[in-house]
Amino acid sequence: MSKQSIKCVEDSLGAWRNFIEGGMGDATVTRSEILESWYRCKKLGINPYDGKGKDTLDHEKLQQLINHNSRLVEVAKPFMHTVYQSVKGSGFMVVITDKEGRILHTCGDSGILDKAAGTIRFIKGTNWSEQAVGTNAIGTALAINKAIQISGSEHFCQSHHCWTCSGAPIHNSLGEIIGCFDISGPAECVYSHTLGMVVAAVEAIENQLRKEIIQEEKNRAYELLSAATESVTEGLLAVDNEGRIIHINQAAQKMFGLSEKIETGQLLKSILGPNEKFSEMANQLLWKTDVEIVHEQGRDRIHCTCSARPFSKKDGSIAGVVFTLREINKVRRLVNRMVGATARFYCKDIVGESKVIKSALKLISIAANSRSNVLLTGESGTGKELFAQAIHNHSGRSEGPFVAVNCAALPRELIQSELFGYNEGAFTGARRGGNPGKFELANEGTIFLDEIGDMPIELQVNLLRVLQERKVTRVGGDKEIPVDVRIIAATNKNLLKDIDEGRFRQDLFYRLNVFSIHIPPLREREEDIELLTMYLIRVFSESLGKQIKGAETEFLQAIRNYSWPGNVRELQNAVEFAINIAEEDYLTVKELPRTVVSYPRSARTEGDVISLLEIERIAVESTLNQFNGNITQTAKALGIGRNTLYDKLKKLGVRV
Ligand SMILES: Nc1ncnc2c1ncn2[C@@H]1O[C@H](COP(=O)(O)OP(=O)(O)OP(=O)(O)O)[C@@H](O)[C@H]1O
Repeated sequence: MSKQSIKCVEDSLGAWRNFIEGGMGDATVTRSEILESWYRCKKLGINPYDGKGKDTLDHEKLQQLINHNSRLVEVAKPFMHTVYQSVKGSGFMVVITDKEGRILHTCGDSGILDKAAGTIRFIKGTNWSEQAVGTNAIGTALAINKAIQISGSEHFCQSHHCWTCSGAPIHNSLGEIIGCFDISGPAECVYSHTLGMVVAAVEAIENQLRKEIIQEEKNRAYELLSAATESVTEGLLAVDNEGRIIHINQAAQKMFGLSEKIETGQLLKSILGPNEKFSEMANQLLWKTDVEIVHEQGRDRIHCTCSARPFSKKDGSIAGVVFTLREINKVRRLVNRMVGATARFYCKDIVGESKVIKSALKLISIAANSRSNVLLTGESGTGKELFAQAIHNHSGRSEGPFVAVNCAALPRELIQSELFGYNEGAFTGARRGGNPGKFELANEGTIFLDEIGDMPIELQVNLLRVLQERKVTRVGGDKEIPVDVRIIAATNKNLLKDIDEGRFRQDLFYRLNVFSIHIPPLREREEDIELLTMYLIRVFSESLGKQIKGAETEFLQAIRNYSWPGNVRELQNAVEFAINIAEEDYLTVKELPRTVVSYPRSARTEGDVISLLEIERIAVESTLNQFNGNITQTAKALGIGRNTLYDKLKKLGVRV
């Protein structure tokens, strides 16, 4: 130590002594921060001859305090160790405290740690505030909210005079004190750069804390954003100015038929395809409101309105665009559903791997894209309405209504007014204000005329006129109302024969038969039977709240062997029946309706002894017996309508 340094130490000690013994501070020798602190200590009644830490927490309380300050401790620890590495071996120790000055963590050479513990109880859990132990770098830095170095006799308590310490308060992002960082060592090793190290370490800790908080805020904001974007039914999609996805909610994913989770950063066009209109729009980065877009996704077609709102960077340049997508189909479907005019089936709902079904499916797509009338032919229950719905849903009219009319079910005298509507006063009982007919209701959509072969011949001419002129005149009215309707008709009859026999107009037939699709009966596509059965087991098991996993071999064998006069509807009813009464996980032959098991196809084919008509008679009779003559239940079990059943009873000569 130089002579000058020794002189300073002596002066400083003299000043301390004068203050402690005489109560007078000397501002020419003692720094103002120190003097002010001494005055505070005196006022607090601190004993200058003590200085031993007395207020120490027990292990449990200390642990609680560390937990409470865990973020500070975890962030500070690596910095404490880095600082310690540069003072290692020189008798220094590094300490952090909480905002009150209570020591949370220490690191240092074991010799100095022991000395600190043994002489003044400078250990974890001890309170090192000014109030507890007088002027010191920790307590005073916290008291004046400023970094400070305190050496030798600047300490208020004599037992600290052999120490030099440098402390700086640590702040949170709001500027509030949350702790103190301190380096303490022997009094003879006073270096001004030690305080510099402390200040740098505190700055690094504060930066790290800020970063963590910013990251947490970002995470929280992202979670909030996700929750908000997932809580809306609209599709939301944000892309950056390179067309890369920043965010996409589930509704948008669903609209685009994307089943896998989309990672952010992917190029939108790599997901939707480069020629996709929507990708093009995304690249324009312009404000848009309610632009109608049509997106083709495999067999599905999404029709929606899209609004685009660009967002900017700080410098005002466009950072990206947020899109809001509303499915038009959904909105219009909702309205149509309210009036009972929706088609729920798509191509994907048509089960079947047989050649005939596959080629019928191809025809559906062609028919969907054409404006021509369609005639669907096939036995009852083969799926004509299902096909009609799929054609509608895959056509450009999918957002419009799908109105189904069963011509066989309408009373003859009402057909005219049901189809074409009526004006007020058209007949007794006519509604005030009149009523639109099915053609008007199907405007901009599709009308499905089921069982067209049952349309009375005298009314066929009216229908023909509508098909030719695309206008209807309500019963009791004289105004022609234009209608834009696509017609899909269906029949299970041989219309050519009906034409020959004068029951169906030839000109109407040719108008309807522009595009004809024949749906073969189930017995002609045996490979579909098992597939349909397994599909129906899944569907009914779920809708009836059962846990049926499949069917036993014998069950499937019986199903394959039966001729299914009622086609898919009959199969559907048989499976529903079986699932209803099933008690085990797998359907057994016991659960099949009696008709299916009693009249296998072999009975029909053996030497052609039993005719199809006979089989039909047996099936009808035995089902009638099974349901005690109840027509509704029998028709349901056979998979045919009540009217068809009445026709059959008449034809087969069966009495109820
Ligand atoms: N390939 C198939 N895949 C799935 N379900 C089918 C299939 N074919 C028919 N169905 C179902 O069978 C039932 C009968 O079909 P649909 O009502 O379309 O027959 P239809 O030929 O119009 O009958 P009808 O001539 O008696 O009016 C419906 O519930 C339908 O969903």
